[in-house]
Amino acid sequence: MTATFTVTDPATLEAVAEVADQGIAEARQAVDAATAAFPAWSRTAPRKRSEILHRAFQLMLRDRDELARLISRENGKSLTDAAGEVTYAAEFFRWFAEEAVRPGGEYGESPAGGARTLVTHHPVGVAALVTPWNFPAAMATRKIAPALAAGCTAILKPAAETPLTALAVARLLTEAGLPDGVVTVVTTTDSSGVVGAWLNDERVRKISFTGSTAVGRVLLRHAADRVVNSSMELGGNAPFIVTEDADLDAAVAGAMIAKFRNGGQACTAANRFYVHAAVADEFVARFGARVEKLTVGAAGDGSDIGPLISVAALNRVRRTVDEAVAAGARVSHQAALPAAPGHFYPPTVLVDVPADAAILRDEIFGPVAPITTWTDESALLEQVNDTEYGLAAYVFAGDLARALRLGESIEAGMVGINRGLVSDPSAPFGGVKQSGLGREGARDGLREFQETRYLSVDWPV
Ligand SMILES: NC(=O)C1=CN([C@@H]2O[C@H](COP(=O)(O)OP(=O)(O)OC[C@H]3O[C@@H](n4cnc5c(N)ncnc54)[C@H](OP(=O)(O)O)[C@@H]3O)[C@@H](O)[C@H]2O)C=CC1
Ligand SMILES: O=C(O)CCCC(=O)O
Repeated sequence: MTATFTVTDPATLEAVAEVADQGIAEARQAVDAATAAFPAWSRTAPRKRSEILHRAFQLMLRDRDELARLISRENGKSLTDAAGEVTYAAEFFRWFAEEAVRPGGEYGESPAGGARTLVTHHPVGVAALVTPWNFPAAMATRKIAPALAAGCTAILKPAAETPLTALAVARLLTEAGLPDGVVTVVTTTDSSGVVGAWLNDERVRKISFTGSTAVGRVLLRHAADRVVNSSMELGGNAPFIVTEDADLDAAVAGAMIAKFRNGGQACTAANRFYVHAAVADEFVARFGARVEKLTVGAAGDGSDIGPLISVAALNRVRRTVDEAVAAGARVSHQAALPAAPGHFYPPTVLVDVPADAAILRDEIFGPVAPITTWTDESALLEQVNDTEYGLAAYVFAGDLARALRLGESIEAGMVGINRGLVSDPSAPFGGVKQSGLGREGARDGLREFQETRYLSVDWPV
């Protein structure tokens, strides 16, 4: 009998489905299928690849409500967040449908004369994609779409918490006309066994991973053995800065999105708030009032905020807040908790957070907003940049020139200026420092799945 594992709704703790628990044999079969499909897919005309991606975009939107319910069931996020994620996820299919027909290339003349250079971009080959549970649709399409646009075939391992959405996306791709073997999803509880088998397999030429920095380091070490082309979207510790001349209504609205999108379970989530001392009380009062009104519960109840993904995540967030409070922080505002069995943590605002508190260093991955104050801009920037992470940051300032200067001084791959959302399929999503390598989305996302080659052509003068 085939082994299975249970997918559980983190809001109700009910079993949602049993899914095949695949192992190393199935991981190899997926590579067999991707390898067999590669020659034909990589030679398929860009226009045809583009049309399949475009159909996948339309099919995702057709099934938006059903997919949103599925995401909410296995991940717990609110239906509003889930529906937003489906639209966001579908947009990667549309964006890369449009990029597929623009593979680019250059024709140059050698400065010394005597040679012409023809630069072209080729699919890197079979691509292993490893995705997390927090955006089970968007993280899958953000990798699958550029891989297919580039002409790669793909093998995808979703997180064990949320395999159902990835399977649904794969079914839509089949309906859109994707040939057999071009994308195979492997569901497993043995992530290190399956991904390890892929990294050991000489037919696999690419690894694209989204998840924690700790696992990213492990995969990079493993990828080094065969020098596998690697893209890594890893953890973050996003600062959210408010200056004394900021529009506070806009700052509060931005903070609600940057902190509570997906219940705070996003690598881009605002992790630490730096509010100018002159406006801190007002900001905390307005922000706190909004936070207290957030409804927490199962998606089916129409709640704003769902549960954390697991009991381990709940315990980690509880511990992080308890340690901050023990170090001197104070809970200024908190939403109510539902009387329900799920892994719920109440949206919480912490003030008087000491500058050296661990909560300002570690990724919270939950609905907790620690707020500190500042007065001196250079000391602020020192604190903000004193982290191994460099993914996202947010700046709210009235003076745009100052906002831009601050934005460029922050060591982060993405900075939201007077807005609490940086994610956009047309922008190069990714981090600096230990937040990752490479970019997803934009033209850059396509390049991650291509290898640049050139022909140097003798050109007698
Ligand atoms: N930057 C980001 O986008 C994300 C960051 N995180 C951060 O990481 C923390 C932990 O979350 P978590 O889900 O455990 O993130 P992980 O990094 O552990 O998981 C991400 C993906 O990697 C897989 N994975 C885990 N371990 C290995 C391994 N040794 N070899 C190969 N694949 C592996 C997981 O599969 P499986 O779960 O089935 O083992 C999942 O598919 C969060 O609290 C958050 O701080 C988490 C998710 C996304
Ligand atoms: O947290 C993540 O892993 C992905 C970030 C979501 C986004 O693209 O906005």
